[in-house]
Amino acid sequence: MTVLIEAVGLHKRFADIKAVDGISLKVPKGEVLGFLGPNGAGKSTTMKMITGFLEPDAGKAAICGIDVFEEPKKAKMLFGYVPEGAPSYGEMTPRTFLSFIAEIRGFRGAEITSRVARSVDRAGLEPVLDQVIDTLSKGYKRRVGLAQAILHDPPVLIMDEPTDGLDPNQKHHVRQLISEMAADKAIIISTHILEEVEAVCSRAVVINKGIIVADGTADDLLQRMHYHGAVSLKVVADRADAAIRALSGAPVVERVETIGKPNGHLLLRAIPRQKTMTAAEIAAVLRAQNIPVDELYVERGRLDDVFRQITMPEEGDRDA
Ligand SMILES: Nc1ncnc2c1ncn2[C@@H]1O[C@H](COP(=O)(O)OP(=O)(O)OP(=O)(O)O)[C@@H](O)[C@H]1O
Repeated sequence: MTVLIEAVGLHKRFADIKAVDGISLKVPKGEVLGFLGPNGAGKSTTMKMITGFLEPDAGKAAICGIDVFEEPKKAKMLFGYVPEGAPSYGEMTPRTFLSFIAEIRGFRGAEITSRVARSVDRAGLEPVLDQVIDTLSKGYKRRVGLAQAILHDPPVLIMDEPTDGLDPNQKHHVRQLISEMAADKAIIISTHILEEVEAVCSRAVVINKGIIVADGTADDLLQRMHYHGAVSLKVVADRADAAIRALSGAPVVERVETIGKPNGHLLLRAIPRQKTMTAAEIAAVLRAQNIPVDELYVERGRLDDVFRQITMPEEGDRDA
């Protein structure tokens, strides 16, 4: 495993606010890490420290083994950073801005033209290439930020909400681009969009109040839901008591919850004693009692609920 991004014990305080309170992580080549957390959790502050744009109170960060504070110039050649919001130099056009960035990154002559052309193509910027950046839509401004980050084809990409402000087609396009680039890079994206985590991230790290509160694949996180693997079913109301009795007596079922009463029916959820309970087992229990079932499905859980459960445990139903 080649670790391309490493943060060790990052801390940052702004007056009384502990924005980041001891974050360590390693991201190997080939991984797209989704950085999640509620507003103010410390995501942007962490990313700014990993990229050397903000000095930590304690801790260090390295890109491809190069310390971002000890050797900032060398480290900056090795990553692309999409910061929050719009790019600076808003009075330039994407063409002049990207040429300028290419020059800063040390490219010359025809190399500048070809680098700019390639990143313009990948970020889908052709329609606005000669329009002043300040006058672009939010989505196109994000794309300019993305184009400058990938211009030098760095092994590491750090993107702060890269799809913020994009329409659904643009979001899809950027996610596809991230997935295409993923194999030979280490990528961190911060996002509030949980479907994005499932779509592009091989790992998700959730932070809250400056510390890491969960770290795993999207599936790992889903398994933290207390009803992950539960079986939900719909029975006619006049057989509901019989269904609840039959299910409560089944050895695979820990308990049965009533989750709704849509017209003439009862929606039940059977919570498994062990994660291995199957829909077939539940169907068999009811069939043995001749109780007809209208719908029956295994709950996977929603990442939104997991997120709330992890970051607002007092509100959710935490058991993980
Ligand atoms: N320059 C600053 N001066 C003072 N406080 C700051 C500064 N930058 C960040 N903070 C505070 O640090 C905390 C973490 O902010 P940060 O921007 O890292 O959160 P975030 O997780 O990126 O939030 P969001 O999802 O809203 O972008 C917040 O309470 C924020 O108000």
